Amino acid sequence: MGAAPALEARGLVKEFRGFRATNDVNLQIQEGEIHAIIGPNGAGKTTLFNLLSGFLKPTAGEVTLFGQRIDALAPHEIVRRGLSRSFQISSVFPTLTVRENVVVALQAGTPLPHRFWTPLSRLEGLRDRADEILQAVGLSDFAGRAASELSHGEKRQLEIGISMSQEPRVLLLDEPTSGMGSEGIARVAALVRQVARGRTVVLVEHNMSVVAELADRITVLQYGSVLASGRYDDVRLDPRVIEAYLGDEPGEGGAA
Ligand SMILES: Nc1ncnc2c1ncn2[C@@H]1O[C@H](COP(=O)(O)OP(=O)(O)OP(=O)(O)O)[C@@H](O)[C@H]1O
Repeated sequence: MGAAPALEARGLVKEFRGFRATNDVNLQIQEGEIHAIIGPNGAGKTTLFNLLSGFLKPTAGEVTLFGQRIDALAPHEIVRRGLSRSFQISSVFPTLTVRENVVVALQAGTPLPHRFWTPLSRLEGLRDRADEILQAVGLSDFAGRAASELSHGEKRQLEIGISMSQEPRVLLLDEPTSGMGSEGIARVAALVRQVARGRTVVLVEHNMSVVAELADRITVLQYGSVLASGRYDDVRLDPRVIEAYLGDEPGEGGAA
C-alpha cells in the first residue's frame, strides 16, 4: 500500500441550516504537491478550508492528515499535527513590529497556559528564528518596523511567514495574492514556490496565471461539490470547467 495522502477529505459535508455549502467532497492532496482550489464566488472554497483546518466541524465525512483523523480536533491541535493556514483577512498584529509578529507566532507553538502573558522581552530566544523566517519571506529590511506600515503585499508575505513559523508539513494559503498588483503577485507567487519546497501547499486562488504557474494539480468546486480534479492542463480543458469558471471573462485577478 502506498503512503497516505498528506491531506484527504472523504464524503465531506457542511450544512448551514440545511444549506449545503460543502457537498460530499472527496479530495486527495499528495505529499509535496502544490494544489490549488478554484471555483466561482460562493463555491465553498473558504468553507472547505475551514473544514480542513478545524475552524468548522463537518456535518458528515472525514478529514485525515497523513492518514490520521483530524476532523474532531481543535485548530491549534491540528497546527501541532503539522497543518497551518493563512487567512483571507489579515491576522497580523498592526501595533507590533514585523519581527514581533513572527516571535509571537513562534511562541504560540508552546503550551497554552504559558503563551498569552509572556512578556515580549522574554521571547528574545526566538528572535534568531524569527529573523531567519523574515529572511525567507523577503522582509528582513522591515523587521523593526510596525506591521501597520507594511503594504498590503508585504502583509501577505508576513502572513506566510507567520504560517511558516509553525513549521507545517502542510500549509493552507487563502488567496495569497488577493488585492495585489502584478509586481506583488509575482513576488508572492515566487514566495509560495519557495515555501513549498519540502512541504505540501494547498491554496485558494482566483488568479489563473498564478494557478497555472504554481499548481501541480487543481480542484474545481462548484455549488459546494467537486466539479473536476487533476492536473491543471487537463482540468482547464474540461468543458464543464470552462463553462463553470475558466471560460468566464476574467473577474478578480483575471484568467490567464
Ligand atoms: N456561516 C455561514 N452560514 C451560512 N451560510 C454560509 C456560512 N458560511 C458560508 N456560507 C455560504 O456557503 C456558501 C459557500 O461560501 P464560501 O465562503 O465557502 O465560498 P467561497 O468559494 O469561499 O467564496 P468566495 O470566492 O466569494 O470567497 C455561500 O453560499 C455562503 O453564503
